[in-house]
Amino acid sequence: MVTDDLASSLDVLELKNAHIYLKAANAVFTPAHGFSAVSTSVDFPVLECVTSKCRAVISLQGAQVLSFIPNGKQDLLWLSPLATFKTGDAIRGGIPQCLPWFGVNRRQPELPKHGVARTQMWTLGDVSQDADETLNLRFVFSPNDDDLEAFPYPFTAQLEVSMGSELGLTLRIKNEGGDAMPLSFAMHSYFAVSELDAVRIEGIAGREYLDNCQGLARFVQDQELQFDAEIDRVYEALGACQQIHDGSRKIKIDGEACDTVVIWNPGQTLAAGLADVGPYFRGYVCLERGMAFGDELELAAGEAAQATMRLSSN
Ligand SMILES: O=P(O)(O)OC[C@H]1O[C@H](O)[C@H](O)[C@@H](O)[C@@H]1O
Repeated sequence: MVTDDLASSLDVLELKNAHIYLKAANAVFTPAHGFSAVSTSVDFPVLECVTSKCRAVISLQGAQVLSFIPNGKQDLLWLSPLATFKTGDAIRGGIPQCLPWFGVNRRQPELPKHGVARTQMWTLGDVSQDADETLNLRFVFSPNDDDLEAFPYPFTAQLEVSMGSELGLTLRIKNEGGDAMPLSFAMHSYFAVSELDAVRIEGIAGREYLDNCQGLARFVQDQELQFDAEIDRVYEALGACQQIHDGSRKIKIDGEACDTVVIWNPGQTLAAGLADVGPYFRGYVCLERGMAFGDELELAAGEAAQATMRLSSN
């Protein structure tokens, strides 16, 4: 059904210098960037968007951007060569949308990690193009009955993906129920890097963080962050702009109303136990933007939260 909706929306598109290809469920799919030799079968539809400025791949499951390649540049995003594309399983890489809670749900730890939206189908609600040929796709999600049984707060989520020479993501979550709703979320970007050992993150120096490898104990980032073991750090109320320096390449992460920054790489030992990462952990750094931990929100009945994140590279 999602495929039918999508196909009918795509029929009426009048795009200038842009194409959206729909790869139907079960089609063979070749992820972008360095792993072009890996082709894999996907259980759900995937969109490939080719514009005058970029190429992007987006999965309908999770509204997950899997690849974003601005013209003349490398893919900003990492997608694991061991990723699986099975209905209901998290896809390792790209930008998972973690909501309506991030990480372990602190009130009900037995609930699925990172919320219910990253492993379910979203619907393509709208397609538009700006005068400068930036392509905008809007995806929508609402929880099913099982989700509402576990988390009894009706809500809707919308994600607008703007593809120009930079990638913009605007996430809007609205409390559709009558009770106040607890909300935490993150846009969980996996960035492709070439030399993990030499990666430097600009924009966190001197800031406090919670170390998720040490029971969320609080420390100050007084030294350069080294990716020489598992790193899992939460910087609350940081906001602003971060830059990932990977050799001469700089990836810039900017945003509004997504003030929590989480930096994660599993390191060799943890990665060895992650079936969809294994030896490839050196290929990425996660720098996630959202509202979580001390930045968690409470939405009043009918209230919405909106956050924007922009990604670009030199
Ligand atoms: O393996 P996943 O459920 O996708 O989670 C991957 C990672 O996400 C975030 O970065 C968390 O801070 C980490 O603690 C977690 O390991």
